[in-house]
Amino acid sequence: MGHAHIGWRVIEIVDLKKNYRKVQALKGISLRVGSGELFAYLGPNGAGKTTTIRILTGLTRPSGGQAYVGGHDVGKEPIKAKRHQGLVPQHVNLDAELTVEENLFIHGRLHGMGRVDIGRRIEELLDYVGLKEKRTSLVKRLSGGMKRRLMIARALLHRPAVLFLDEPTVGLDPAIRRRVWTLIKKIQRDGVTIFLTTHYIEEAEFLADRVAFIDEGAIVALDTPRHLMDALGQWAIDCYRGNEMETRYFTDRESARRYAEERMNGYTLRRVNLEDAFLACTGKKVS
Ligand SMILES: Nc1ncnc2c1ncn2[C@@H]1O[C@H](COP(=O)(O)OP(=O)(O)OP(=O)(O)O)[C@@H](O)[C@H]1O
Repeated sequence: MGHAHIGWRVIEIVDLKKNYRKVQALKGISLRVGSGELFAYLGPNGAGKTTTIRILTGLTRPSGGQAYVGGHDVGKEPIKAKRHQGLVPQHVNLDAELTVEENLFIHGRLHGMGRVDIGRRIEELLDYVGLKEKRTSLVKRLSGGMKRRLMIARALLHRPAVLFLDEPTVGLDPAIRRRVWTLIKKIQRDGVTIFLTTHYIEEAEFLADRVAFIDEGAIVALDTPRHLMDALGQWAIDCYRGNEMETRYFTDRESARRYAEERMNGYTLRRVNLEDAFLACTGKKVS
């Protein structure tokens, strides 16, 4: 699809802080995202995910630290930083009374694109996100999944190198969610760097090259999903000790089974997942 190349550190955050009166929403966050990477920011409600995206996309100012997108300081060079980015916000903010193509057209004009270029791009993107037949439908007539896909198409219209997705599948049912995941993977394969927030474990596990666990405004772990899970083991046994559920981790299935069989109560043998890793880091579940 032809995207601007902007080097290795597509996103860089250094000691980023944000206070809302007495609430410390971000307590000094640092991270880097490389070109072409799909980076997930996983944490419970109120962890500071949206605040981070709002700073990176120029919607709010940090109280301290720096944030760069495409090598541009988002506070000092907001226009240059924004040129290379697309945003899909958490809540639907399409024009409900306008058609699918009108929504896209307006976005293109706001980004200074020419009419012919916008027309070509709308054609390309409606095909890309599977909304070709809905071109002239009013947005208010679309399903939740279609609105999500339209918001993604809109965010890609001006050919950004970086795409920010804030909880891209929140509220969608599981089958529709998978369809959006497939689209997100396709966008990454086409060379777009993706920064995504989620509180769905499977979403981060399935999509992310690397994931940061965020809790109470701080990053508590940052690595590939595989490494985060392998730090615990490959297999987990859940069993009850009195009324408390206890989980033990093992590197091989045989020792897990041996341990379980010595316990006479029921047990569940399963694969370690990212929820286990999050729980081990924070002492709490993501959702
Ligand atoms: N405009 C605001 N004014 C005051 N406090 C805010 C504001 N925006 C966010 N906060 C607070 O900052 C903290 C982080 O919020 P943020 O929305 O970034 O979390 P989140 O991880 O995105 O959660 P969610 O999934 O619920 O959006 C929360 O305690 C929230 O209540």
